[in-house]
Amino acid sequence: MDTLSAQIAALDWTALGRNLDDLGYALTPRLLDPATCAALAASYHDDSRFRSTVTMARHGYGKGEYRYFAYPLPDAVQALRTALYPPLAAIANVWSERLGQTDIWPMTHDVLLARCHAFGQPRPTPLLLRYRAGDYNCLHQDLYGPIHFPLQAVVMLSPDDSYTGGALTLVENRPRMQSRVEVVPIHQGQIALIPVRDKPRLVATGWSKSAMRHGVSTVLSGERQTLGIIFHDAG
Ligand SMILES: O=C(O)CCC(=O)C(=O)O
Ligand SMILES: [Fe+2]
Repeated sequence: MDTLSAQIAALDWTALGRNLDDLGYALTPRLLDPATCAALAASYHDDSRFRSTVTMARHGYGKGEYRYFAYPLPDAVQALRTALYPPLAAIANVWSERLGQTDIWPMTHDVLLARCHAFGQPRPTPLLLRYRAGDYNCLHQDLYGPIHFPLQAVVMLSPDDSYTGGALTLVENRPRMQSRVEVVPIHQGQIALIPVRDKPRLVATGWSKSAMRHGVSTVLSGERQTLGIIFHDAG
């Protein structure tokens, strides 16, 4: 896991931040090898790893299933959450300033978690999602409580040839303008970095606030599995 953390620290975070600004998302190179992806995907069946399972249709969230990990998180998930956080916190603090928000995000993830846990958000939010033919995930925001760190990560676990359809899609609701859509061309082992709710957008008069939502279009064939990493915990 040390190499994964080192690889994350060594990414071109200036370029990733620029992609987040311009496109609303950023995509890393393939950081997880196929064996690591397959092991994470297979852990879906290990009940002892999870605190709860959500059948999306039951809540009107879409169709398909996801499972929230219990603490302690699997090593790879813990390593990703810890290593991705500091560079994302630097971007989040720039976003806070642009949006005139008072949040100052701590530079390490353990401090953010301590803050969540002290304010009634103790439950782990990283999750595994599984979609089969016909499944989809409606546009949503992963807030989980008053403390919501503004960026999150989605890791593609499935090989490209294991499913069709199932595009990770972002919609940006621009104030007094038409909404913009982006489809994230994510492949196995890549990490998509996406906004949780608010994204600053530069307009003629300065920074304005767009509301972002993400979802997944219908999987047409095969099986698609992702790992979602949300940095705040849940109430
Ligand atoms: O499966 C995906 O690509 C998106 C999953 C998702 O909504 C999330 O990780 O928050
Ligand atoms: Fe989500």
